[in-house]
Amino acid sequence: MEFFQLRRVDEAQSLFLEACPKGPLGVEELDLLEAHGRCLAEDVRSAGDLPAFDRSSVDGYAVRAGDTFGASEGLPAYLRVVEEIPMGRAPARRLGPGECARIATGGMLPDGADAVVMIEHTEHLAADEVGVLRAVSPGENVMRRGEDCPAGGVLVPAGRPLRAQELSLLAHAGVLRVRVARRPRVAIVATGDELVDPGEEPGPGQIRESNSFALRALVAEEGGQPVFLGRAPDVRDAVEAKLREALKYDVVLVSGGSSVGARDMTAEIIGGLGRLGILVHGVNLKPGKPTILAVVDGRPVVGLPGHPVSAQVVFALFVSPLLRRLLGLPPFPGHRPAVRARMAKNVASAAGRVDVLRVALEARDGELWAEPVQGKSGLITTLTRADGAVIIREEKEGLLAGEWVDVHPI
Ligand SMILES: Nc1nc2c(c(=O)[nH]1)N[C@H]1C(S)=C(S)[C@@H](COP(=O)(O)OP(=O)(O)OC[C@H]3O[C@@H](n4cnc5c(N)ncnc54)[C@H](O)[C@@H]3O)O[C@H]1N2
Ligand code: MOO
Repeated sequence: MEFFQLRRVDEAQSLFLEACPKGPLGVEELDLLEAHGRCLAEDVRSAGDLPAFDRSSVDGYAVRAGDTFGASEGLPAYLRVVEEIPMGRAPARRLGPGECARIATGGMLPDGADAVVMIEHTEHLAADEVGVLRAVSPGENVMRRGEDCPAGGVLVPAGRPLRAQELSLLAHAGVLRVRVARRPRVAIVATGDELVDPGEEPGPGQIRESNSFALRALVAEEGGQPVFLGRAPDVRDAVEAKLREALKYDVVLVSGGSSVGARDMTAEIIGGLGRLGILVHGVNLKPGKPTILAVVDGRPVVGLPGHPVSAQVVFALFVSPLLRRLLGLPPFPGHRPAVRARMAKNVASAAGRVDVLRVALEARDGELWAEPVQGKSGLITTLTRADGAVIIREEKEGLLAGEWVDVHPI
């Protein structure tokens, strides 16, 4: 007997995301280093050309490239050295025909020069004369004015997370304050009569509450701000009170009580909290079948199954895309890095259902192999022993040993 109307994973994802807020929830302005890892709320453009002047990319002689054409070891081009350009200063004069200037890496090219000959490709003849042993073409060994980014060009586009490289580019362009998407505040509630705080000694039939630890870490990894509101026993009023408090935040995650047992009242309570309510209860997914996806008065609410593995899989498939979108990122980036590996064993799966298989990676004979880590979704070591997850799509009835798969790091 089926208790839920099970939705396809992709159908559930789009039903849910369509009903959720579409973009960043607000903007804040931060100092550049505080904004590390955050997503830009708007394009940042360059006030000036970067670099602001033609710069040498080597130590050597700034030349007019045409003066070196045909130069070789046997027939050097002889040029007059008219100055040594000091670092951090402008050249004193323009280069005329047959002239060159000694220049260091990063130095400013004089007007008239369009290339630099590396010092190794010259011979010193006198204080004011050099022989060029190899021709250079126009632009060779030069970082042209505006080549990194022209004035008015986009340095970093909206929605791009600020990594080390973006921070250095923005600092280089003199941009020291940036407007970034506000981090969504994510309330986490754990339900269950059997739960005790991890610092307590569980009595018979009790277990330590641990899902809130995984969820807090996962929210933070995705750029959200986790707020744990504590545990609620399986008592209607207690769960409802916690959820009402949770609805003051941007997103609500509630773990446990999503299934069909007598005490699994989460869905009923969420359904009664406000407008729209439950969009999905039950997904054709293993683990994670009894997932609840809801929007209550504009606030996304996700009911995650209590089993730890299921909760973390449901987070990856439904909560991560939501948080990404609330930060201005694409919910399903095409380029999330996956590792290619070969299945070490056959694995069966039911057609019509998405299976998320935990795997451990092992290098063997120069190839990467994915060893399934199987076990019930209440067994947390099936996650701690795994390096990644393989998604077996609805149309597949399993994977064959030796088959190449994408392993998503976890
Ligand atoms: N008759 C059926 N029983 C179950 C079905 C079903 O379709 N028919 N689905 C199973 C599946 S699949 C899952 S997954 C679980 C989901 O259960 P709930 O979401 O209702 O969660 P609970 O019953 O509250 O807990 C399940 C399990 O997880 C432990 N748990 C709960 N919260 C935490 C926490 N914060 N930290 C650590 N562990 C937690 C809890 O003690 C239970 O062992 O239902 C199946 N049953
Ligand atoms: O769908 Mo449940 O999440 O397998 O244990």
